[in-house]
Amino acid sequence: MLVGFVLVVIVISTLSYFTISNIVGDQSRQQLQATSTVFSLVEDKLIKPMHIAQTLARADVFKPYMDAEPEQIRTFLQDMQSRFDLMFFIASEPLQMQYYSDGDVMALSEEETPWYFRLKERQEDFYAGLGHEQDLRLYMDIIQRDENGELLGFVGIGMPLSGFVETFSHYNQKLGYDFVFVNSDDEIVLTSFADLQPKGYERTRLQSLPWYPDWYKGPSLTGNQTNLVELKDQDVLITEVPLEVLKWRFFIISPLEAQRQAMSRTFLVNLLIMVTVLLAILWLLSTVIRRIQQNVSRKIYTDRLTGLFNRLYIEKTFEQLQSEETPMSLIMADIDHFKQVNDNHGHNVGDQVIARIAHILGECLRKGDYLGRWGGEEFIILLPDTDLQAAEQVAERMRRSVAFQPIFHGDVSLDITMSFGVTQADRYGALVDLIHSADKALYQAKNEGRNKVMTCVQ
Ligand SMILES: Nc1nc2c(ncn2[C@@H]2O[C@H](COP(=O)(O)OP(=O)(O)OP(=O)(O)O)[C@@H](O)[C@H]2O)c(=O)[nH]1
Repeated sequence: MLVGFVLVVIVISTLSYFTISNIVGDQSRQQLQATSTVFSLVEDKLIKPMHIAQTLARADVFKPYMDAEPEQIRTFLQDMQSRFDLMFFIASEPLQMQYYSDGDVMALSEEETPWYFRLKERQEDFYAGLGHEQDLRLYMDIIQRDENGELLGFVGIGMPLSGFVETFSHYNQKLGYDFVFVNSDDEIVLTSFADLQPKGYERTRLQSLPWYPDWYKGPSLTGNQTNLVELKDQDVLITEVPLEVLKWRFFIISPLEAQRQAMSRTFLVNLLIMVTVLLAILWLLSTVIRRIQQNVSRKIYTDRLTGLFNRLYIEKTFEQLQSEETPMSLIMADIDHFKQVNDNHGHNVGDQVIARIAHILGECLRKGDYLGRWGGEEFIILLPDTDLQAAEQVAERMRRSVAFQPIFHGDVSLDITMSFGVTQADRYGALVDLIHSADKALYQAKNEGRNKVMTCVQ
């Protein structure tokens, strides 16, 4: 029992450990899935094009065209576009013109190209920012200078934002997450929220978002923090991830309800496994215990020589039948002149005869009768629901069976007979009294020449 208890405790502890690990693992997996999805998107759609543009610019591929003939510039840019599948541009200081690989051309002016004059004043060599067209583009601008450090203009690429919006809504449907990207000026440049999309010159600032004051808990050392806030009556977890190469940051917004549902799903699956394993263990334990009990009681209650019930079992059964108030009769049976069998053929043959008799007697009984070995060559039979007359008939049947079935020892036939004493149980009588009556009848049978059935009423 103690072993079973210890086993159940070990199983519960182990499965609880795995359940918790699974839940934590699931949560981390979801978080990682969202982050890695964003990273691969950023890598594919932003970093790769940025590296292409930077590498080309650093290799001075654009420089010969900074003050070339317009036709040459156009041909060069078209060639670049078809090679890299990106839209390139050159904004030339000497020509005061901007050329696009899709064929657009415009003069540089404070009204038409304000970004150019703004970036000229800045110190950075590289800048990633949004344009202001109807169809918004993300531009990566790389400064170009001659060998004396004089400004030649800007070159770079422009990528339409429509692709990002589609990808974001796809991820949002698939994972339930929202994304917000902000540039170094804390302006929202890319997002899955339709109402926060930048339009023309309009930009939403991170600090103006309703959740920001609750979310911001001060500067973090890693530039990476996750806090719980309420957004549109929902608890959401917002994680900030820095995007160093672009000097941007992005925020992953995950509704807690979705996570809770995922967690309860994991919990329920684990609980089901736990209950199933526990039930299996309990079933196994109870089967083992039952088998052990059966084994033990078989040993305690069985006579080894004959396989019949022993005295202990008969006593127990008698008490049980009596407590159920079942009327019954009792037969005592004894092999006649058994001493001679032993003397003439040896003790082993005597044993074989006892075993054989047990079998013959058993064949004369109903299923609900109890046949036991009382000791030596003496047998006892409890017959529930049987009156004296019927019991006498059973005894007679047994007597005949024994007398008429020869028992062989080698070629020698042993003529075995038995004497029977039959009595009927008084409802409240003790077993000793009943046996005493049966013994009296048996004694009489022996006295009257053996191989007889005698009855005795208590
Ligand atoms: N082989 C064998 N002999 C046993 C066993 N138990 C008792 N006996 C023998 O059975 C014999 C019984 O002898 P008695 O009590 O004198 O009775 P009997 O010879 O059967 O004569 P009656 O009962 O008067 O007909 C004894 O010799 C016991 O030793 C046993 O388990 N195996």
